Amino acid sequence: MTTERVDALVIFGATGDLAKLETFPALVGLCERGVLDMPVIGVATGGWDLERFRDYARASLEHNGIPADGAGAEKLLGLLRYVDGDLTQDTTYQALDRELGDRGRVLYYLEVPPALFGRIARGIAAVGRADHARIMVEKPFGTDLKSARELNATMHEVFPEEAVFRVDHWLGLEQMENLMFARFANSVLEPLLDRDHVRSIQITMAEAFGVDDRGRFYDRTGAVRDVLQNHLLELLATVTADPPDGPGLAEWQDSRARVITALRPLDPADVLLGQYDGYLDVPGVAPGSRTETYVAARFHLDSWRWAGVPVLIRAGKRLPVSASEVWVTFHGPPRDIFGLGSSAGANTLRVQVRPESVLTLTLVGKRPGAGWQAQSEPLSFSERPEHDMRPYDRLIGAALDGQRWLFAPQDTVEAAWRAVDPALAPGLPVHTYAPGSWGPSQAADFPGAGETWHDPVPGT
Ligand SMILES: NC(=O)C1=CN([C@@H]2O[C@H](COP(=O)(O)OP(=O)(O)OC[C@H]3O[C@@H](n4cnc5c(N)ncnc54)[C@H](OP(=O)(O)O)[C@@H]3O)[C@@H](O)[C@H]2O)C=CC1
Ligand SMILES: O=C1O[C@H](COP(=O)(O)O)[C@@H](O)[C@H](O)[C@H]1O
Repeated sequence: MTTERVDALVIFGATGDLAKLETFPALVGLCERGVLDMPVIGVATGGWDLERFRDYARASLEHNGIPADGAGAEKLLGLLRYVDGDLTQDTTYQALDRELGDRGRVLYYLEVPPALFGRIARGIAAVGRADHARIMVEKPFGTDLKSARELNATMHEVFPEEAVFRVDHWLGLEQMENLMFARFANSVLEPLLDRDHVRSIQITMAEAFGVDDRGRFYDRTGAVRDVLQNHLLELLATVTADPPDGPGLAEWQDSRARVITALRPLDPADVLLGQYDGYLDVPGVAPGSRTETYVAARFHLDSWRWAGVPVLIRAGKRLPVSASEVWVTFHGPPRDIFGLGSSAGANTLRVQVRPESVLTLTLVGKRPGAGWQAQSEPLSFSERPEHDMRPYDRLIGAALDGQRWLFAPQDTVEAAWRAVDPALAPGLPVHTYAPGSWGPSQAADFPGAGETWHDPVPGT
């Protein structure tokens, strides 16, 4: 697969929720930066024509606070094309083939229910439009290890691995780039990130909102599949992966894959599941559903660099705040020569990735005056982006250019499922928790001896 630019972008499911919330605004960003200058063909089944599709795109931009008469928006609206048809029917691919005309290097973006992925791949191949193409696939990629392997096999019947771009939009976040950048642009952080210096790693993804209008989707998904298997393991990889070898970032995808492959499959005893009180009343949720809206898990990394370092990850809806962060706690000094005991406080590295991009290293100094008393002070780098790029702007732009390092390869996706599959075992208890709390009461003891949860505070 070359990094040659494509000459058409086809969006399957272009009239859906993801297109409205994320795709059209991202495409405007790409137009404004002069990256998008090829036809953008939407495909859906609603009986629409091009004008109705343009109106939908216009409404999406306005919904996202982007004026539809700006230069980027006008350019995008001019590039739009539309093919109406059911993706289970051959005639839809024939109509797409006609619309593509002599354009031969296509990026296909699948924003449709995953059950359609295989049918779409075969439909594209049947009209001879798979060669020299790339295909972007939305998460969730499979629902467990077995289904992910089957899906990979289906995709590979038509597209080679290097043509498949599996999306995890957190990999497109400015905050994730900042974290990777800070690790490798400073010389003082990287040597500290290993088992000799780090006592434990915690990751918290807290969301104050609930499942709201996504009940049908979420009830079949749950927190493990929705965010633990993808966003949170990629965040863990961004903190723990070895620096990329070779020039540039091409090897960064492989570095992340190695660390995710090193994750030991979860022991069900190291998993705590919860469901917020009131979840069962959300429209679309099955009566008596046991789907988890909270998960806490203790991972172990079987790698030389990280052997023996406990990794705690938790995620939940209807928690007290919306904030996500990594908390790295370092070992104390080998000798307590000032007699500080536990009052010294540990050195920590805290990386907030939601809502702000903040890195904070905590140092311990001496409290002024007689005797030896410790005082902890934060050293912070807080990124306040003036020209923040939307994650999908970054991701679609990378796929248009054939840059793969922002995407998840097959081995990473399968390794992530292998690690979390035991948390999906039927019969694990699901404990109720009060909305606005930090999860089920059992969560307090979950970290184990000498460890407590570090609750994120948004924007600090
Ligand atoms: N919504 C979000 O924020 C996120 C979504 N995703 C993933 O993106 C994908 C799409 O999600 P979302 O946009 O929410 O889903 P929606 O249900 O809102 O949209 C689905 C789209 O697929 C089209 N479609 C469905 N079946 C067919 C068919 N047989 N033939 C032609 N078109 C069809 C629909 O067209 P029509 O309406 O005309 O039938 C619609 O455009 C899913 O895999 C989801 O998991 C991932 C991250 C976030
Ligand atoms: O993919 C998803 O991610 C969001 C969190 O992403 P963010 O960019 O809003 O931080 C999560 O709320 C959602 O449940 C999940 O499907």
